[in-house]
Amino acid sequence: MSTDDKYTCPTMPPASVAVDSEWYAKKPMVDGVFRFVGGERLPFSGEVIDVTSPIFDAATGERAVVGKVAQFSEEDSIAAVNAAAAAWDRGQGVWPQMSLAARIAAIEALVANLTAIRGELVNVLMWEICKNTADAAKEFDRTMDFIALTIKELKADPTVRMGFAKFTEVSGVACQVRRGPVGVMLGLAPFNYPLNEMYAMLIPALLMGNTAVLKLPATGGLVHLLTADAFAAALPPGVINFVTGAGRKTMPPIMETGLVDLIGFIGGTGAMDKLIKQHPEPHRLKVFAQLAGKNIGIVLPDADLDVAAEQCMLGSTTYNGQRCTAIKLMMVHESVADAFVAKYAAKVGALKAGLPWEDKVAITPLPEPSKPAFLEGLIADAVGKGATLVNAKEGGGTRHGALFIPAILDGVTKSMRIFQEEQFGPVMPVARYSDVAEVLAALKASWNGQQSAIFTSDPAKAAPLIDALSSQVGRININMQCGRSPDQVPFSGRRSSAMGTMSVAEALRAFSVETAVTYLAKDATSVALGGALDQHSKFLAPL
Ligand SMILES: NC(=O)C1=CN([C@@H]2O[C@H](COP(=O)(O)OP(=O)(O)OC[C@H]3O[C@@H](n4cnc5c(N)ncnc54)[C@H](OP(=O)(O)O)[C@@H]3O)[C@@H](O)[C@H]2O)C=CC1
Ligand SMILES: O=C(O)[C@H](O)COP(=O)(O)O
Repeated sequence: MSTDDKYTCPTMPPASVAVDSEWYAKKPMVDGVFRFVGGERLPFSGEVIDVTSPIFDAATGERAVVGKVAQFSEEDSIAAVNAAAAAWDRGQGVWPQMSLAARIAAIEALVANLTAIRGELVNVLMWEICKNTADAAKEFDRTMDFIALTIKELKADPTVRMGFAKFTEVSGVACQVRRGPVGVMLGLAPFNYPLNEMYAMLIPALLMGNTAVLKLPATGGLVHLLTADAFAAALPPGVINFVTGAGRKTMPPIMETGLVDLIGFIGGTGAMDKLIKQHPEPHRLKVFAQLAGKNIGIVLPDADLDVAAEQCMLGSTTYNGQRCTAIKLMMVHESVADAFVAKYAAKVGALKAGLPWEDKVAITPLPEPSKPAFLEGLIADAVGKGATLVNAKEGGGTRHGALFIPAILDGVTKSMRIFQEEQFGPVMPVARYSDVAEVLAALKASWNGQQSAIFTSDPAKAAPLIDALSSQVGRININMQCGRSPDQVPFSGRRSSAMGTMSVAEALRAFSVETAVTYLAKDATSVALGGALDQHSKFLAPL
């Protein structure tokens, strides 16, 4: 931060856990110094990385160490993708050749194994990424619910609503459709939903018969290391393999092998672009991507301000604003802006900040070590250009180690970084507008293609915004915050926010290929054969 900046962030003592507290006794120490490749834990000898929590350890005065992981070398990384390719075996491996019913049974066994270690997984989520108790538990439970919904969808219709579930005659051709696998999947997920978002891609991919390499995030990866034995017990060797350590080192060698057929990526746009370019034949790389968001909450003059303030508060502060779907800019009509900001600031000010296991805590330490300084830079830039830090007196923008008190900025304009850049953290910008044309211009100029929220009670005022947004984002929320749930609702996006739709049915489709079996409907021999095929073919077998 330059010395000219008007804003400086006071630093308080870090949020730490005392050695004699009951929670200190629950501090995990995950041993991730192994390679889970080819269905077994293999020994690792190489660079070992300490994984730290944003909670400080009162015994050391440093971030608490909660695990150790292996920094995979180039050879280790290639061995992982080779194992997945061997299990795939150009489509003739045990897993892709298994019946859908058998794969469903294996995933159900996996769920039972994971459920047995639920408590351990939830505890690690709380320590490593500081989700509060309810959110950490919800991450696990929502993931298991997603798996159940996915299996239910497949059982109801194995074509996933493509039609032709049974041989059906069309223009003289009898056709039956099933969905087949694509090949080797490489999965990468962000730190904020490390389990849920990885599984939202992985489970549909596995059910469809793909094999996988999971690149565990450097922050948020510990939870996965605890699942190695659950996978080993449920799936054939090599169907799933882990890669740990920095993606910048491990991903290029994997992509350059050309063995990855399908990439499932949830995270920032920069990494996605790099990964695609590293594939030697990108034309045969199937891409599924959920990327960054800069969702705007638009408050019209006639909005119910209590509802708008409540939903914007939830939308911008839940998990410290570390959601792609967070409301990351509020554009408020000038006639109601004072009243809105007062109500919004009161709600944000009432949130409890603290450690993840404290009762009713909402604001928790930020896991990424560099994030507080990044947020301070955004605030300094905005304040330097004329924005007001509304809740400065209440501690907005102060930090206690990694615990960052939400900073509300008013008077934000498009010249400020916070107007365009994704903060992915607790800085809440409010921009005032006098004419809705300014909102339309901001939407048009934005790289965001994920969501928006409109607050109004007038359909005639909502309609032009809905129409404009209908070709710019994937979801338009009326008088409610932005969000991905419920998981049956399509979660899509445009522009730099998504390539593909992440929800139950759509994910099954994204990780598979429609495969048709046909014969001439008038040919008696084929008709007889067609009627008996499902008793012999595992691919066509009924569930
Ligand atoms: N649309 C959606 O559904 C969601 C989108 N997001 C977006 O994700 C971002 C925050 O998550 P974050 O974890 O920081 O995302 P990142 O993009 O930093 O990381 C995601 C994964 O990509 C890897 N990675 C990052 N850079 C590279 C690189 N240059 N080469 C190879 N691999 C790389 C990371 O590995 P490593 O950890 O080793 O760096 C990690 O495994 C935000 O932009 C957010 O909006 C988040 C959640 C959901
Ligand atoms: O990481 C994210 O932001 C998720 O995709 C959003 O999920 P949620 O809206 O259900 O929290």
